[in-house]
Amino acid sequence: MTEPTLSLEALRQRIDALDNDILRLISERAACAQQVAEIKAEHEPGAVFYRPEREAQVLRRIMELNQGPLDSEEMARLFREIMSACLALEQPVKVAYLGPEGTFTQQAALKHFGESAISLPMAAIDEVFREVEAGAVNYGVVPVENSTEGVINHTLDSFMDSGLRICGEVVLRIHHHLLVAETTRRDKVSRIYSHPQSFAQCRKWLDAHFPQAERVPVSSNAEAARLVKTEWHSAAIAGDMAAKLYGLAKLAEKIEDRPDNSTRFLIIGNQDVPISGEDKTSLVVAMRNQPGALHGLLEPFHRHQIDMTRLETRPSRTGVWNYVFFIDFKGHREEPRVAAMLEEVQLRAAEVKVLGSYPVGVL
Ligand SMILES: C=C(O[C@@H]1C=C(C(=O)O)C=C[C@H]1O)C(=O)O
Repeated sequence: MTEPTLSLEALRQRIDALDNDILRLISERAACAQQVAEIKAEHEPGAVFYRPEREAQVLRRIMELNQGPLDSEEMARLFREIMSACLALEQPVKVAYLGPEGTFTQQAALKHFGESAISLPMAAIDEVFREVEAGAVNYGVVPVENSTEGVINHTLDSFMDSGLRICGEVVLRIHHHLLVAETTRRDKVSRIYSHPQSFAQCRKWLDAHFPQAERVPVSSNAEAARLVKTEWHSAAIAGDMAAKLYGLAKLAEKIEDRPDNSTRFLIIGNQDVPISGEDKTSLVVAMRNQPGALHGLLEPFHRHQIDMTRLETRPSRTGVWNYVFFIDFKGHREEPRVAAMLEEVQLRAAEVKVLGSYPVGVL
């Protein structure tokens, strides 16, 4: 009986000693980050302390070095928080996101910037753009596409009128839950609130399990969660953040029809992000309405062997051009092969706007 107790005691002592080391090392790291900030401030007044490409490199390196037993993503999340705290020491990053509080966009913002960032909810996507343009916040986070439901047109359209750049992307696995107030019984649920996108993502599950319940679309999942807090006959479809924020119980977990359901969010700001080593570029291209225009646009991508990851068409709202294409591809605008391709595309298009080159989402 004494043996295990002794070794348990010994292990706890070892953990305490390790914690001392971790504490010392994190403090040393934070002091280094502070010095980096001092050097930046000295060399360029008004400098941006946050460096997306450097953060991506730090996280990728940690994931490569990690040998377990924690898995690499878990380890990167811990380092994400260490970096976030180090950065906040100098200047907490202020981030506007498509609110209200408790939405997946807030979850994406905190996943990308860490919990030390200050996140501010905005009522609409164009308000997020405006807040960043006005300089009231450093960055904005907006959803751009969902793997089940497709592109979010509001976000693409906002880029057409904006001079902001894309500084990063973050992909979030979207898990929806059926949430109720603590006293609500399953057989009493006659109404379900959610955002139309979430209804669409859970349609089959709802048809199978709650065919009779009235489905009421609202402006966000978080709003749905807020409503059911006081309605004993209603349920909401929303994510973990909203469940926690409103203290709701889960009647059913992960009810999305597709297990790989995920949403991609963009980080928007005023920065041109240098090469991180694994980057993506987003463009808006306006073409004249003439035969072979689309082929002419795509051909240089093919010839320079550039991997296009997305192509969206949007109606042009200016009337001058007939098509506007949103294109994402792998590579950074400063890589010679990409620069050569862009030059050729520029010759063929009516207008090309590079929305940004940025690190491929790490977490
Ligand atoms: C320390 C720096 O500044 C910030 C803090 C970082 C960190 O804690 O590792 C990384 C990038 C920047 O967001 C830096 O540029 O190296």
